[in-house]
Amino acid sequence: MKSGKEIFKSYFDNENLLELLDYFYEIHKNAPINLTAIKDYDDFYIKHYLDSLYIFKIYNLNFQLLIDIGSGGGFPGIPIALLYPDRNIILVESIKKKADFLRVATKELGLKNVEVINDRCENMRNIYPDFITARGVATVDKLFKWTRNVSRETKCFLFYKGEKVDEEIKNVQKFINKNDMRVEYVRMEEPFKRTYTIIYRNDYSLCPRKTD
Ligand SMILES: C[S@@+](CC[C@H](N)C(=O)[O-])C[C@H]1O[C@@H](n2cnc3c(N)ncnc32)[C@H](O)[C@@H]1O
Repeated sequence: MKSGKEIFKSYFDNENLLELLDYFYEIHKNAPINLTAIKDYDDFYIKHYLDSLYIFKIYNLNFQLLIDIGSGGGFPGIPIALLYPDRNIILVESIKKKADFLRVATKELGLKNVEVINDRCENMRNIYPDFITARGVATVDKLFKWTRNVSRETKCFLFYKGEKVDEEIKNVQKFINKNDMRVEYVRMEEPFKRTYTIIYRNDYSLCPRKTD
C-alpha cells in the first residue's frame, strides 16, 4: 500500500515542493499552539496537502493575487504559495495566535510571495484579488457577504466543501445569476471526500489540465 506521501507524489512529483512540505510539517509539529487535529505525517500529506492542491492538478487555475480566507494553520494558502512561488497570496486570519503562526511559518519557509493579515476578512479594504479561496470557514453566502468590499475584481472563488454544498449554492443562486457567474463542482476521486466548488465569472477560463 502506498503511503500518504507517495500518493501525494503521484500527483505532484516535485522534490523541491516535497522538501518544503516536509519542513512545513515540522513547523506545525513544533508550533506553540494547536492548529490541527491531524498529526500523522502521512495523513498530513493527504488531508492537508493533497486536499489543498488536488484541484490545481485538475484545472489550470490562473491568478495573480489570491486571498485565502480563514487560513488557520495555512490551508490551502501555504501549499498553494509553495506550488506557485511566483504568484501573490494573502492569508487572512482573524485569530492573532494563528496569524502569528502563519507569519513565522511563511518566514521559515522563505515564502516571499505571502502576506499575512490578522483581521476579519470583512474589514479588508483596497485589496482586489482575482482569486479567493476558503476551506472550512463559512457557508458560501457568508463568504460572498464577508468579501464583498474586496471582490469586485475577483474572477474565481474556490471553496473547499463537502458533498452537501447544493443547498448553500441555492441560497446564492440569485447573486450568481445576477453576476453572470458559473458553478463547477469537482469531486475528488474515491476514497477522498471533497467537493471543490468553483464559482467563476464568465470571462474566466477554466482550463482542464491534460492528464500526464
Ligand atoms: C475551521 S478553521 C479552517 C482553517 C483552514 N482554512 C483549514 O482548512 O485548515 C476556520 C478558520 O477561519 C478563521 N475565521 C473565521 N471567520 C473568519 C473571518 N471572518 N475572517 C478571517 N478569518 C476567519 C478562524 O479563526 C479559523 O482559523
